[in-house]
Amino acid sequence: MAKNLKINIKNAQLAEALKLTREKKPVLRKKEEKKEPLSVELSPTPTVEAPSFSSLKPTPAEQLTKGKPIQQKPPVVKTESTHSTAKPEYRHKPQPFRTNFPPQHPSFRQDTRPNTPSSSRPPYPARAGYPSALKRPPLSKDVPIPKASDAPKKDSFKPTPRESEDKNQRSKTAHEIRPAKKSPQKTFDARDRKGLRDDLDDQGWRRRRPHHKMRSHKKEEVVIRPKELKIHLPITIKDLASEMKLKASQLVAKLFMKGIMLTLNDYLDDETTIQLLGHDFDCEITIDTTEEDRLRITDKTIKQEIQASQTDELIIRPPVIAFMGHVDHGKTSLIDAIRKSNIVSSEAGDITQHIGAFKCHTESGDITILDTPGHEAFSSMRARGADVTDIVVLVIAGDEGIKAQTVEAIDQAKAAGVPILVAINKCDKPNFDADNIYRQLADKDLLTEAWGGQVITVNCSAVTKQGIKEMLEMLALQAEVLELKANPKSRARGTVIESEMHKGLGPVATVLVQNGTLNLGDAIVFAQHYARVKTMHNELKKEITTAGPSSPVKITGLSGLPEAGSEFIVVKNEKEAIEIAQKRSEGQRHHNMMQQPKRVGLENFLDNSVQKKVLNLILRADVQGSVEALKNSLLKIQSKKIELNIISAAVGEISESDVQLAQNTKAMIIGFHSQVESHAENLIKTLKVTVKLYDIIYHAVDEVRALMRSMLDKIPQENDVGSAEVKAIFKSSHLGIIAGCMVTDGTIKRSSQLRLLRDGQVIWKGTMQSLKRVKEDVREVSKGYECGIVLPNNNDIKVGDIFQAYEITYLDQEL
Ligand SMILES: Nc1nc2c(ncn2[C@@H]2O[C@H](COP(=O)(O)OP(=O)(O)OP(=O)(O)O)[C@@H](O)[C@H]2O)c(=O)[nH]1
Repeated sequence: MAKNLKINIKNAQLAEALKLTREKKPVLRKKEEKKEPLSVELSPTPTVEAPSFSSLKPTPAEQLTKGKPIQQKPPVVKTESTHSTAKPEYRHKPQPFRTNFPPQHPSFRQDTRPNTPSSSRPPYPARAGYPSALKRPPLSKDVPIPKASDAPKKDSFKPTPRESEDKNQRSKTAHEIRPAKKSPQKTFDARDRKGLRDDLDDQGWRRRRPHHKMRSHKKEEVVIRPKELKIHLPITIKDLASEMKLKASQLVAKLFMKGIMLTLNDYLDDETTIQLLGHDFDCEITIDTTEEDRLRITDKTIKQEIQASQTDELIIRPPVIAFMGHVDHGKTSLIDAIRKSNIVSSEAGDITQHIGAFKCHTESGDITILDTPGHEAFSSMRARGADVTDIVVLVIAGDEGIKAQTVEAIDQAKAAGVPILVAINKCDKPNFDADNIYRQLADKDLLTEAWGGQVITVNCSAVTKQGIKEMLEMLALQAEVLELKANPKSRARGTVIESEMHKGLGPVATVLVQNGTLNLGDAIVFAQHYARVKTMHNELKKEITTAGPSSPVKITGLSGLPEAGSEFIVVKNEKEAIEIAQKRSEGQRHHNMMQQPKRVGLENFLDNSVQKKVLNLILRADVQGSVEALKNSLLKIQSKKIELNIISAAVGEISESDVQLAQNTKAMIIGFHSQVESHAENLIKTLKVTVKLYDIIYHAVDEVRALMRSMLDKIPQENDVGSAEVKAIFKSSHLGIIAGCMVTDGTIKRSSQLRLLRDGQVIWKGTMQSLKRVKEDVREVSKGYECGIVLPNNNDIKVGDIFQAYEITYLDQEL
């Protein structure tokens, strides 16, 4: 009895102690109490033990889930009898009280957060296997408060670590807790072991993540944009934006608004566009052209340079004369007659294939002659010929009159502002009619002297040499009138007439010196090539060391093949020549990149959607001008169905690498005045590459055109050959349905294609299985005869149906 009393007193003391700790709580969480005074956790009763005991009996919430009615019974605190059954319910072994629970324990930190409303938190953290404290029925007034005597025995009541922790918390205010985190007291835990702890961890707080709002407080950089700018052209949008201290996207957007669609890496080369763009962003952009000026070497034309020379330095130079006119009107023959040499016989197809330039010493004085080809394919070369010439000799065959290329030559001469002298050739011929030529010339606004105009005409014959002397005199007279002068003391300048790849010498160019004197060893800049004149030869293949104005010379020592028509100029030394040539080719590369189509527009897309066939070609010719002429002629072949793709066009013989390239690209090689290298012949046979060699340009063009046509799909055409009407239907166990027909038109052949028509509609098409006359198989049945037609797998034949026999022929498509 005394023992029981002792236990009761001890329990009462324990209950009192618990009550005391509970009583502190209202002080700690005063505000929260106001919100929810009847919160379970605020219960002053020592229901702290309830989770452990209530787990023995289902809570009302659990009853609900089990479909049982909720009994509003207070949790019955059971003692020894329930204790034994309650024990297995613990997932975690009850731990003894730990008063010095480390402050950095996660649960500690969580529960001591001052901002967390305690009313929203369960007083005991929910654990698996434990019914949540919040699920317990709210306490009501009639719920009897368990007495101290109802409390479990001391040995049966062992709070979990969480419970003891909670008690610790509740025994302190928030203010009391915080300093505890800063407590230097440390425990060694897993974070220490893994080296994850830093100073902030020691304080018990996690490092804060940088907040976006924090960033906005960052001080913005002030960008000072230039008001004036000097740039080089071309410039990419990206670079221009960086110079202007702008985002490239801003420039792209601005250009887009102007209707120019470009991307960051696209080049801008238009001065006005760039300046307008600068204006939009309040920036004055000027284009720095110093580098371009340096690369251009000089702004002056050859004529301006001559005019700028001292008068005493100038000398009279020979006129440069171009012979132009229609094919076979006798240009080469006339030139031949002048220099008394026979060029004609060595020319393939008896037409001049490429430009020739030479100096002639005549009784009337020296003249430089450009023998420009007369064929239509060389119009571009002719145009260049007209550009460098002082006088054009327009050769018209007196028996034929003005032809298409004569008109073209007139136009080019007029465009170049070059005076024309008309040589009416073939005056030895019986049907020579000079008056007809005068009339035709008058129609072209060239009024001859004979008709009271200014245009000088000479009736001549290359065969009889009649009128040649007179023609030379007239040319000398004309040159005198023109006062053709040059400064032999200045640096040499002129034009490339022709260039070719020589096997031993490498690139060779025929150049016409127009001003100054070209010396052996001079450093020259062509468009993107340079040279140090290694050798120099005149028209008689004589090696020379200097070439004065109006001298055509062949030079070697070139870095590459300059294009015919490009200008050359002598510079200080080879180093400068190399540098300028390299910079120019860089610029050209940029230019080419800019020329490339940027995007596929809708138009292009629609065009490309129709798949075109492609004929790949590799062109090789003896000289640059011929390559160009051949290329231009081929590219003139127009077709919407097939595309001509010239993979490579160069000077030289057809090499092994050309054959290899042709094989890789499925191309055909065309050689014009070119040969196949001996060791490439075997490869051609092995790789079965098609190589065609031509000496006459229009033969090459015609064959390529024919090849293009042959590549196009043939168009099938149905030609009717006969028809027959079905008069009766027979059934055969062996053949099926036999159509008994009468041939009403033409002939029905066994090999013919058939159409079966019913009421004017084609209901079947194909070849017949057999054609019979009586019981015999026959090849054909003519009009007026009866026949039997058996169709394969088609028994749908009726009396009155019509058979139409036709043959298919395949036609070439037009380009
Ligand atoms: N009867 C006669 N025949 C001439 C005369 N001049 C040229 N021929 C002939 O005309 C043909 C063409 O002469 P070319 O000198 O090759 O004519 P071309 O204008 O140079 O021709 P291309 O080189 O193709 O432009 C040749 O057969 C010449 O013999 C002439 O004055 N009288």
